[in-house]
Amino acid sequence: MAPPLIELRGVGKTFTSRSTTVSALDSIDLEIEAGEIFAIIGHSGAGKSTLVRLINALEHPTSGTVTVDGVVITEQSEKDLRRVRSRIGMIFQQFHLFRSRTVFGNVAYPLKLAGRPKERQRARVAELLSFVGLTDKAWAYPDQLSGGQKQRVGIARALANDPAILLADESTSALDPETTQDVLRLLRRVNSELGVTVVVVTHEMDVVRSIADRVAVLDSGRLVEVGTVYDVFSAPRTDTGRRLVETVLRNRPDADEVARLRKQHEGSLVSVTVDGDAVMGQVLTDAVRRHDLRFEIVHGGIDTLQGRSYGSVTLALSGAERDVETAVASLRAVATVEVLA
Ligand SMILES: Nc1ncnc2c1ncn2[C@@H]1O[C@H](COP(=O)(O)OP(=O)(O)OP(=O)(O)O)[C@@H](O)[C@H]1O
Repeated sequence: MAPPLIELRGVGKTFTSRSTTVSALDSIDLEIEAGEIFAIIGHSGAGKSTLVRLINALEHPTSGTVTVDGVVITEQSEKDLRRVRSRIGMIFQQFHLFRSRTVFGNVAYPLKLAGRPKERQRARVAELLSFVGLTDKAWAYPDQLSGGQKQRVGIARALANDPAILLADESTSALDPETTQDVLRLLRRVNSELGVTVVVVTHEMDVVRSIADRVAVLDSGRLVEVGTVYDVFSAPRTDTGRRLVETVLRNRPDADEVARLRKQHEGSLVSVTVDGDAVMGQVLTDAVRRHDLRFEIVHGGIDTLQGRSYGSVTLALSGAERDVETAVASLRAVATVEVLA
C-alpha cells in the first residue's frame, strides 16, 4: 500500500506567551491518504486551524513529526519548505483575495511568484477559470463578485501550481447553504477530476456529511475519533463525536422530548436504529404485521450517508403488552432497539 500523503506522528503544539501556556494539540497521530477527502471537525478552539497550519508548515510542532508527500517537513530548512508548500494549495473562510487585482490577476499571482512565463500564465489562468466556471469574470474585481464566486477564485488560485493537496479552512462558513453546496460540488470535482487530496476543516457537520470520505474529531487538542464518515456519524464513540453528529442527524429524543412525546402518544416509546443495508420501512412493517399492533413514527428520520441508509426513529407502539414485547424482540434481531423509560 502507498504510504500516506500526510502523516502526523506524536504531534504536539503549545503556544507560550509571557504569562500562559496553551496546549493547542497533544499527541496527534494521523494519516491522510492520497486521493481522499478528509474532514477535521471539532468545536471552536479544538485545534483544527493549528493542525492545518502544521501541515503546510506555517506553524512548527513543539513535538513529533509531520510528513507530507514523503518529506519530513519538521526537518526541512525554510528554503526546502517552499518546495513542500508549493505542493499545497489553501482556501480560507474570508477568501483572502487581493481587492486591487482582477480575478485574472489573483489567479495569476502564484504563477507569477513561481516565475512562470507570461504566456504560460495566461493559458493556465484561462484553464483554471474555465474549470471553476468564471471565464466571463476574468476582468472583474473581487468586490464585484458574490461570496461563492470569490471562493471559486480562491480555489482557482489555490490550484494554479498543480498542488497535490488542497487545504480548505472553514471555506464555506461565510456562504449561504445553496452557495455552500455549489462550492462543495466544485471541491468534489477538484478531488475526482484532478486527483487532488482535499483536507476540509469545518465546524459544519453538513459539509462533512456531503463531501468527506473520512473524518477526524478533535476535542481540546486531542484526536478522539477517526473513521469513515459513515462509521463516525452512525456510531460515534465519544461524547464529543456524538454531540457534533447530533447537530445534523436527528437522533434519539432527549429527556424533555421523551416527556413531551409521552404526553402526546399512547403506548410504548421504542427507539429503533437501523444502519447499513437493512431497510427501515421493511423492518418495521414486517415486525408490526406479524403482531396485532399499531405504530406511529413520532421522532427521528432516515438519511443516507455515503450511499448507505442510516437512521433512528422513535415509535409509539400500541397493542397488548405481550404483542409489543414480541414485536420489540423481532425488531432486535435486525436493528438496535431501545425501549424508552
Ligand atoms: N498563535 C497563537 N498564540 C496563542 N494561542 C493560540 C495561537 N493559535 C491558536 N492558539 C490557541 O490554540 C487553541 C486552538 O486554536 P485553533 O485556532 O487551532 O482552534 P480551532 O479549532 O481552529 O478554533 P476555531 O474553530 O475557533 O477557529 C486555542 O486555545 C487557541 O486560543
